[in-house]
This record gives sequence, structure tokens and C-alpha cells, in this order.
Amino acid sequence: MSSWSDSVTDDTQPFKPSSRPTRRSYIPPHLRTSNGVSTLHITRSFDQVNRFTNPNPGRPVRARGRGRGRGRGLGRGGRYWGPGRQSQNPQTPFDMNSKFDDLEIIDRNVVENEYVSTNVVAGDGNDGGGGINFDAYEDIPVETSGSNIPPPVNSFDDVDLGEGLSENIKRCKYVKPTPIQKHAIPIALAGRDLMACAQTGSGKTAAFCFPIISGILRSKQPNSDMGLFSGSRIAHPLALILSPTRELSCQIHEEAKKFAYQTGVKVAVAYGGAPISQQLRNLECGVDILVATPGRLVDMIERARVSLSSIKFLALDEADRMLDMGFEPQIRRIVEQMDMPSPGVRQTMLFSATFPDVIQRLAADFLSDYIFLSVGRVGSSTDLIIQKVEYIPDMDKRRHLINILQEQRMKGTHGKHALTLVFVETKRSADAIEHHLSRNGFPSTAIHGDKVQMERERALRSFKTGVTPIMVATDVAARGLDIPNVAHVINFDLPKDIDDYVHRIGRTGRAGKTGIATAFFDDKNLPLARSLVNLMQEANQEVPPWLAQYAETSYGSSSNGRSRRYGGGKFGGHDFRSASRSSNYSYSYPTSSYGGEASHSVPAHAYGYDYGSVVANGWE
Ligand SMILES: Nc1ncnc2c1ncn2[C@@H]1O[C@H](COP(=O)(O)OP(=O)(O)OP(=O)(O)O)[C@@H](O)[C@H]1O
Repeated sequence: MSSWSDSVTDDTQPFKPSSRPTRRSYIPPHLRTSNGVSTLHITRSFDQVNRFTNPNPGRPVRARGRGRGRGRGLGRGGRYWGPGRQSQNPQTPFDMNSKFDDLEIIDRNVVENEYVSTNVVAGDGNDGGGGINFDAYEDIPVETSGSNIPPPVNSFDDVDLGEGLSENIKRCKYVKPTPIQKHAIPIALAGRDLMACAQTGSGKTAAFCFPIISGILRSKQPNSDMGLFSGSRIAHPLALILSPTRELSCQIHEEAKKFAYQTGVKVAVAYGGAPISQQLRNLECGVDILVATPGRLVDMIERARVSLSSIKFLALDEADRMLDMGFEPQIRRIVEQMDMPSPGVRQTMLFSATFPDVIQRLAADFLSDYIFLSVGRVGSSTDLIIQKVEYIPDMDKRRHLINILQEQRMKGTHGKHALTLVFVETKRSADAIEHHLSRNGFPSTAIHGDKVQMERERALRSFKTGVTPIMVATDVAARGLDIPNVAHVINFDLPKDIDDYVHRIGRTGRAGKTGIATAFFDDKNLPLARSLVNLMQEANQEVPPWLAQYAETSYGSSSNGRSRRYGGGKFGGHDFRSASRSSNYSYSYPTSSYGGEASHSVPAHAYGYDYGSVVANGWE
């Protein structure tokens, strides 16, 4: 039995540079002969409350009030299929029962009032189905750029996705496409390469899965060769979806399986930390779509168990993360130095909620005549998330956290329907804070890269099921994870990079639901102040005056600020190509509140990327 939460592991190993053959000379192991020659061709109703305001903005002081998350908020309304459940009920992945139904969750200390998301009233006609409030997304400006851009669609029925897939979309209760899906799906169906950026929780997974499944259905009789060349044990998937963490790969795998249900399209997953033997056996059953983390994939290719020579579709989820310093060499190796067809031959799609200019430049290497699509500004956060920033000196953070949790408990906003995710900087502090919370009567768990797979599995499962409704995490849990009922994200330690902040807080406020994000800010976060203020303003958040003051102070000194994020201007999204040439840019702005800003670029070394901390936080 496995689920994405069950299969959490620390997948990809930090990239260790190694001398390796160039693309030209490299022959995958399975194609080598003894002489080394290739043999094959190949409503907001969170009160905006009690934000701590510093009466003396020039001088940070200790927070007095708590002003905590008193949101009502989140309940993600029953559209979740726990993968574990799926394996318990193998007939269909479309089991609509609550994932909690089969779990005995007894926490007698906790008052578990159901969160009611006030901006989604069941049956009020505003939700596009499945409790999703699509109106929340309709206002978001969309930018597309590139040549011959296929127009967006308004409904899944406007495109021919294939009968089986269309049926599954209905089974998923996806009544209406989200904006990223409206634009991305026709672009991808037209066979175009795509760099797509849309806010966290806005449905990017389906935006790349649907065209892939549909494309496979159109291009072949699924499983006619079982994804294998006959007589061979080498899997030849038609599509490869890469993601940076094991958890995310497992989640995408589960999603893709639902979408591909009974279509004949086979989906398999490969990620590190779990026994490779079982994953290889699964591949032997045939695979059309392989979802993988880079480390395990390379391992399988090296073992001559996977060939990329038949890849028609390549998708990189969290693409900016995949192409930053930690992963880029590995990705280049997979994409450029193995036997994968080149850009233009394969179709490549890159998705993320954040896409710094420098990464866009890098990404262009993997694409051919691509369309840039941005729903909202690149790297913006959704205003479904109420962001609060409080000045809390280091020594007061623990006490303040307890205060917040106590207040939540008193309000009944605690428990399995209102999970709280606490981000910290280091693995050690994740354990320490977890211990502190547990000692103080708050059932908690922790997830980070030093834990072995089993521990991480257990942690995530106990969080998702509400047995421990608080999880303390490093950035390993920051990206992509779609955990129902996360009501509150607390940045106990703020990240150094604003994009990491965007992804972290994006674990709440997903799929049209509201959420709260609270950040503890102190002097050492000064470099983040400017970009934090900008981000909050864009998302119509209330910026505490003292933070604005900090931002003024830090203006110009931040290596993590606007320059990295907004290299090409404030108006709309941002395709880095727009700075260097003009092409067919299409803007669609329901609101016109964006002003212009000069474009500028910054050398890569100035971005303040702390690779050390990426590794230290157990991403890989
Ligand atoms: N058209 C739709 N109708 C209803 N629900 C949808 C639709 N598209 C996606 N969802 C749901 O919205 C949630 C968020 O989707 P998804 O995880 O793909 O977001 P994302 O944009 O990839 O977020 P992140 O940037 O954090 O990775 C999921 O639970 C998904 O099932």
C-alpha cells in the first residue's frame, strides 16, 4: 500500500558534480555494446486582525498583542482522494468519501469545529464544482507571449481531450478549468512548448497532465507495447514529469493516475529513498507516463532500465527549483546528455508559481519556440491567503507560537480540519520546535531531510489525518504539496528568498479556498523586507507600518528583492524575452492597477541564493 504521503522520502541526492560525457559521446548503458557503440536508434472572513504594529517604526520592538489567526476558513470540501484510500479500495481512484472516514482520530483535547470557508458557499452557484470558487481567480491578469498563441478555452468541452480523460475530469468534479488550465491546455494541445507561471494552488498539475494524457491517447494505442520495447526490460515512457521532491512526485503520480483512469495510459513513479526493486517491477508492467525525481531517474537510466528515447512530452513541475543551482546539472544531464529527443522533437512544458529571470534564461535552453504564459505576476501570491507579519525577536518566538496555537484551540480552529504548518530554517530546529510543542500539549510532528523515509511517511500521514494537526517542516515541504485542510502556515523562521516564502504560504489558500499565513520577522530578515512588502501589496494585504519602514531601510540593499523577481517590469507577468525583443505579446488585464517599472537585470551571483541552506534543509 502506498500513497504519496506514505511514500515520502528524501529522494534526490544533492548533486555531486562528476565528470561525465558530453551529449555527443554519451551512449546510454542499454544501448552500449561491448565496443561502446550504440546498437539502437532510437470572504475573506479572516479578520484582518491585530497585526502587530510597531508604535515606533524606526525601532523594532517586541510584539505585545497576539493578533492571531482567527480565521475561519478552510475546509477543502471533500474532493480529496487519499492515495492510501485508493490502495485500500483498488476499484477506483475516484473514491469521494472523506479521507478521514476510515481513520479513528481521537484527540480529546481538541475541539474540532469544521472550518467553513466563507468565500465558498456550497451550492451558491459561485463555485465551479468541487467546492472551488473560481471567481477567486477570474480577476487575475493573464499574459501570454510568443508566436501564434492558441486562444484560451472556457470549458473542458471546448477541447477534444479524448473520451476517457473527459470522463475522468467529470469524475474529479472539475466542472470548469482554472485560468492556468484555460490557457495552458490549448497551447499544449497544439503541441507548443510552454513556460507557464501561475499562483500556488491554482491547478497547474492538471494543466500539464491533461494535454500529456490526451496526447498519448492520440498518438498511440496506449500500452500497445506496454511502454516497453518487446522482449526488453527497458521501459520507454512517452512522457516524463520531473519534480524536485519525492513527496511531490508521489502526489503527481496519484493525480495523473486519476486522470488516466481506464484510458489505458499507464502511469508510474520513480523516486529515491524507497526500494528501487518495487519501482522497477512496476515499470515492467508498462509505463506511458513516468513521474520521477531526478536522482532516482538517473539511477534507473544508468541501470539500463529506463530509456528516454521515446519521450514525446517532458514536463518540469516547480521548474524554477529544478533549474536552480541545486538541480540544474542533474536536469541538464537527463535532458541533454541522455537519449532524450531534442527540443522541437519532444514537447517541453515548464510550470511553477515563481520564475526568476535568471531561471527563465536558463530554461530557454530546454525549449523550442515556446509560449510564455503567466497568470498573475510571476511569483505573486494569491490574495486568498491572508498574510500577517509580526515583529518577534528570536527569543520570543517559541512563546509566541504557543500563544497562537492556544488561541486557535480556544476558537476551535484546530484539529484535523484546520491543520497548521510551521516552517523553520533548520532540521535541528524542526525537531526542537516539534518537541517544544508536544511538551506544551500540542500534538505535533516534524518533517525534514534528516528523517528516514519511514519517519517522514509517518509524519506526513499523521499530519494529513489530523492525528498531529501541527507539522513543523523545513523547505522540503514548501513546494507543490496539496494537503487538504491546511488552514494556517506559520513562518517561524522566514526564508531568505521571497520565492520560497511564496511557495511556503501557498500550502494554504489553495483551489479557491482562503487561508492564513503568519510570519515572525526580526532584524535578521531585513534583506527580505522590501520584497515582502511588495508581495503583500500586490496581494492586497495590509502591510504593518513598521515593516514598510524596514522596507525603506532595506531598499537597494536587498539581494532578494524586486530585482531578481521583477527583472522586466511591474506590468503584468513577465517574460524575460520581452526585455530584449518584442514579439506577439498578449495581455489580458481585468484590472488595471499595475504601474510601469524600469527593467533591469542582475548577475546570477547577486541573487543571494543560499545553496548551502537548500541542501541543509534536506530538499534533496
Ligand atoms: N479545474 C479544477 N476544478 C476543481 N479543482 C481543481 C481544478 N484544477 C485543480 N483543482 C484542484 O486544485 C488543487 C490545487 O491544484 P494543484 O495542486 O495542481 O495546484 P498547483 O497550481 O500545482 O499548486 P502549487 O504551485 O502549490 O504546486 C488540487 O486539489 C486540485 O485537485
